[in-house]
Amino acid sequence: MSVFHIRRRIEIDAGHRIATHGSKCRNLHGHRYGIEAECAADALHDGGEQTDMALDFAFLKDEMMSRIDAFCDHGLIVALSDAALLDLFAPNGADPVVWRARLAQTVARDGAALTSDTRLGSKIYVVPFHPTAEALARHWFEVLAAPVVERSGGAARLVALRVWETPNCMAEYAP
Ligand SMILES: Nc1nc2c(c(=O)[nH]1)N=C([C@H](O)[C@H](O)COP(=O)(O)OP(=O)(O)OP(=O)(O)O)CN2
Repeated sequence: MSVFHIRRRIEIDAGHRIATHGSKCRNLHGHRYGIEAECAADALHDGGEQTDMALDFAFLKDEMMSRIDAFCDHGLIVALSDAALLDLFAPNGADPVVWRARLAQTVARDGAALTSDTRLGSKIYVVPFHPTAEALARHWFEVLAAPVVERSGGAARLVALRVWETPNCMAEYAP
């Protein structure tokens, strides 16, 4: 059990739907997501610019902004399997099946696909899962885990990622 724990929260606005949901979450809707990363360290830096820190909060914010906010804020988070929704965004003149197949290749390679090359120029972030709070927490954990180790020079590790869909609903991924 590590003795030092730090937490950093960001908020983003994004749309989604849960196509498999039995009720209202099947509808396209938006959230102001709260996203909290918790990092732990056994010891603090004993020199350099992070002296007596586990990981500079500013470094953690940089990573969350460049790897989560930049990809998802003011975008639509769409499941790759949600073909009906994706097809609404296929660029004019493109074959939706071919367009989706290209997105699937990017998702398979990178874990997700960001594009604004869509019918309305809208930003979409395509993921290989239904964008529930739990699955997003796991995804963003996987996105942030290595950068946390790198930016802390190995001193800290990501131990939990929490996602608030509403002020009252939170999911945590803490493997
Ligand atoms: N375990 C999960 N359950 C639900 C999820 C989820 O991601 N994980 N998502 C939804 C919906 O997307 C919805 O946004 C939240 O549902 P709900 O609690 O019904 O929304 P409210 O508007 O009633 O929330 P309040 O905080 O009470 O305003 C559903 N379930």
